[in-house]
Amino acid sequence: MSAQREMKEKNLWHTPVTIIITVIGVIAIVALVTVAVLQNKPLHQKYKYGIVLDAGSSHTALYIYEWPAEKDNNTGRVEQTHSCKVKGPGISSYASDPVKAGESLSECMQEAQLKVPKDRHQETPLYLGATAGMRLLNIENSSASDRVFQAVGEALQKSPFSFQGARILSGQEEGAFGWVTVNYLDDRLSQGLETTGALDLGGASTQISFISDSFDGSESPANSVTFRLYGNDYNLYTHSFLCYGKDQVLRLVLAHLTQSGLGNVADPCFHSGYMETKNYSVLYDSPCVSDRKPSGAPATFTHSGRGDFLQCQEMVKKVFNFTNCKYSQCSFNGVFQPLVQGPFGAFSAYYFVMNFLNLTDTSIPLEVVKEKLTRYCATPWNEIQQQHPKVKVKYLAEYCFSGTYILTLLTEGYNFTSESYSDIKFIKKIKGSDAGWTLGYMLNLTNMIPAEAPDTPLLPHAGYVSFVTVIALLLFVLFIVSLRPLWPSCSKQPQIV
Ligand SMILES: Nc1ccn([C@@H]2O[C@H](COP(=O)(O)OP(=O)(O)O)[C@@H](O)[C@H]2O)c(=O)n1
Ligand SMILES: [Ca+2]
Repeated sequence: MSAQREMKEKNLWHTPVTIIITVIGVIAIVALVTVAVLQNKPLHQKYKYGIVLDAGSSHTALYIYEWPAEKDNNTGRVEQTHSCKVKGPGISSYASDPVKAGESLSECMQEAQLKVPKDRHQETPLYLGATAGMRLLNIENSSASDRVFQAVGEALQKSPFSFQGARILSGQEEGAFGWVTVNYLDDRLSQGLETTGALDLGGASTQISFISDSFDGSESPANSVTFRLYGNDYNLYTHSFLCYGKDQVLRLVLAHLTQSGLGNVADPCFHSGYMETKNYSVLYDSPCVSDRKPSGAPATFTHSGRGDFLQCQEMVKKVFNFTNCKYSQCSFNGVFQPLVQGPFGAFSAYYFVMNFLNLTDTSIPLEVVKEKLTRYCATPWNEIQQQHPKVKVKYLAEYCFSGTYILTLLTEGYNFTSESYSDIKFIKKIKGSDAGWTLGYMLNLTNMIPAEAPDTPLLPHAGYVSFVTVIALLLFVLFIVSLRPLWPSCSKQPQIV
C-alpha cells in the first residue's frame, strides 16, 4: 500500500499538472522578458532638425542642428550637423537693394533642403537672427532695415521649412545665448558644473558674458540675465559693446588718425610698405564714426603702414574711455563689469585672428605673446604677402591691427591680467558644433533646455532588461524549488520487503 502511494507520489512529477505548470512558467518568463525588451527598447532612432541663420555684420551663416526625436530635452544631445557660409556680405550691406539680401540666402537654403530629410522639412523650424550690422542699419535708417527684413522674410517663407521669423537680437541676447551654447556643449548646464565665460568678437560688436560670485544683478540690472536651467539658477553678467567689433574699431582708429593727417595717414597697425588709397566717405559710412568726419576732408586719403605694435596699441587704447565710472568697477565707456572670473571660451573673430597669428596657446606668457605680435607687426608688407599668398589681401593687411585690438580689449578693456589671460581658451568648435549664439538661441526658442532637471530612469535600458531577466529566472527557480516535495529524488524510494 505504502509502496503504491510512494510510486504514485513519484509519478506526480510527471503528471500533466506539473508539466502544465512548468510550461506556463516558461511561457510567462519568455513573455515577461519579451514585453520588457520591446516596451523599453529605444525606438528606431529618428531625428528632428532646426535651422538658424546667423546674419552677422560681415556675412551670414546657416547652421543645421539635429537631435534624437524621442528625447527633446535630454542633456547635451543637440548637435550641429552642417553649416553653410552665404556668399557675399552681411544682409545689412544690401540696404539699397534689399531683394538681393533675400536672394543671397538661396544657395545655402538649397543645401539645407538636401541635408534635412524631406519628410522632416515641414516641421523643421527656421530662424534668422541678425546682430550688430542690422543694429547699426536700424539706428542709421530704420526703414531701410525694415525693407531688408521684409525681403529676407519673403525669401525664407518660400522655403519648405517652418519659418519662425527674422529679427534683430539685442546685444544682451547675443551675449547670453553665446554663453548658453558653450556651456550646453560642454555639458556644464545639465551637470551643474562650474560654467565657462563667453567672449564673442564680431565685426561690429563684441560680447562678454560670465558668472561672477560678486554679481547679483543689483548694481547694474541692465547687465544681468537670469536663467533657471536643469534645476539650477544662474545670474549671468553680460554686456555687448556696439561699435567694438573689430571692423568698426578699425574705422574708429583710422578716424582718429585722419584727424591729424588729412591726406596721408601713417598707420602703426599696418605693415610698413603697405599703401592703399581709401575713400573718406566709405570710412565714415557708419554710425560708429559718422560724427567724427573732419570738415573739409578731401575725397580720398593715402593709408600707409608703419608696423609698430606699441604705437598701434596706444592708438587702440584711445577708443576706450576709462573715465566716468559710476559703479564700483567698470570695463570701459562707463560700463559696469565685475572682475573676470573662471575659465573663458573666446570664439568667432577672437579665434580666427589668434589662430592665423599662431597665438591660440594661452599658456604662453602674455609678455611673450606681445613680443611675437610685435615681430609680426614689424614684418614688412611684401614679406607678409609672400608668406601668405592665398589669403585675401584685405584680410591679410588687418591681422596686425586685429591681434593688437584683441590683446588690448582683453587686458585694458576687460581687465584680464597676465595671470587670468591663461584662463582664456580660443575656440572655434566644441564637439563638432560652432561656438556662437545660434545654438543657444535655438535651444531657447524650442524650449529644449528644461528649467528643472529631467527625471532620469533608474537604470539604462540594457541594465533594465538584465534586471528583469534575472529576477524572472530567480522567481522561476524559487517556484521550482517550492515544488521540491514533488521531486522524485526527494520522495522516499519504495522499499521492497
Ligand atoms: N574666417 C573668418 C570669418 C570671419 N572673420 C571675422 O569675424 C567677424 C565676424 O563678425 P560678424 O559678421 O559675426 O559680425 P557681428 O554682427 O557679430 O558684429 C568679422 O570681423 C569677420 O571679418 C574672420 O576674421 N575670419
Ligand atoms: Ca557674430
